[in-house]
Amino acid sequence: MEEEKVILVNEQDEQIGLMPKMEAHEKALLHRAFSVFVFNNDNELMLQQRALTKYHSPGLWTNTCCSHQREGETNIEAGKRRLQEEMGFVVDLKETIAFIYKAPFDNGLTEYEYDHVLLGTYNGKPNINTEEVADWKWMPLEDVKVDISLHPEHYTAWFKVIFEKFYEHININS
Ligand SMILES: C=C(C)CCOP(=O)(O)OP(=O)(O)O
Ligand SMILES: [Mg+2]
Ligand SMILES: [Mn+2]
Repeated sequence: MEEEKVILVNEQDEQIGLMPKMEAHEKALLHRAFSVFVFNNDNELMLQQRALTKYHSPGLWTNTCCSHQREGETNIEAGKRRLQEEMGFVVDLKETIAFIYKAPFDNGLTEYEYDHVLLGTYNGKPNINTEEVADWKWMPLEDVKVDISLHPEHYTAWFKVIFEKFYEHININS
C-alpha cells in the first residue's frame, strides 16, 4: 500500500507540499488536519478513546474523530471518510472554526496542525474500528468541560485547546 501522506501548509492553510505522515510528525511541520464533533439530539458529544496502539496520545479521550486530509480532498469529504473508517457511520458535516496549534508529545512526535473543526448530528450507535478506537461514550458538553478541569491528563491536547478557546463554536446551544 502507498505510504500515507499529509498536506504541508503555510499559516494561511495553503498547500506547500506533501510528506509521509510519520515524517511530518517527527519533524514537527505544520500540516492540515480536521477534528469532527458529533452530537446527539440531547446535546451530548460522542467521545472517542484512542486505541492503545496509536502513534501518539494512545488511550486518551477526545472528540468523535480526527485525522488528516488527503491531497485533493475537501475538509468535509475527509471528515466523512474518516468518520466511516474510525467510527463506522457517516453523517452530514459542516465547517466551523479552524485554528493552529502545536503539541509536542513525550515520545518525540509533535502535532503541529492547521485544524478544521467539523460538526455533525447522529443519534445511533457507532461501530468502532478497534485498530483506531478503544472505546466511545456520549457525554453532555458541560460534563466534559468539568471533567477536563478535574482530569486533564485523560484528554488529548487539541481537544483541550478547542474546549478552552472555542467552546462557543462547538456548543450549538450557546
Ligand atoms: C486531527 C488531529 C487533531 C490529530 C490527528 O488525528 P489522528 O492522530 O487520529 O490521525 P489518524 O491517525 O487517524 O490519521
Ligand atoms: Mg484518527
Ligand atoms: Mn497531525
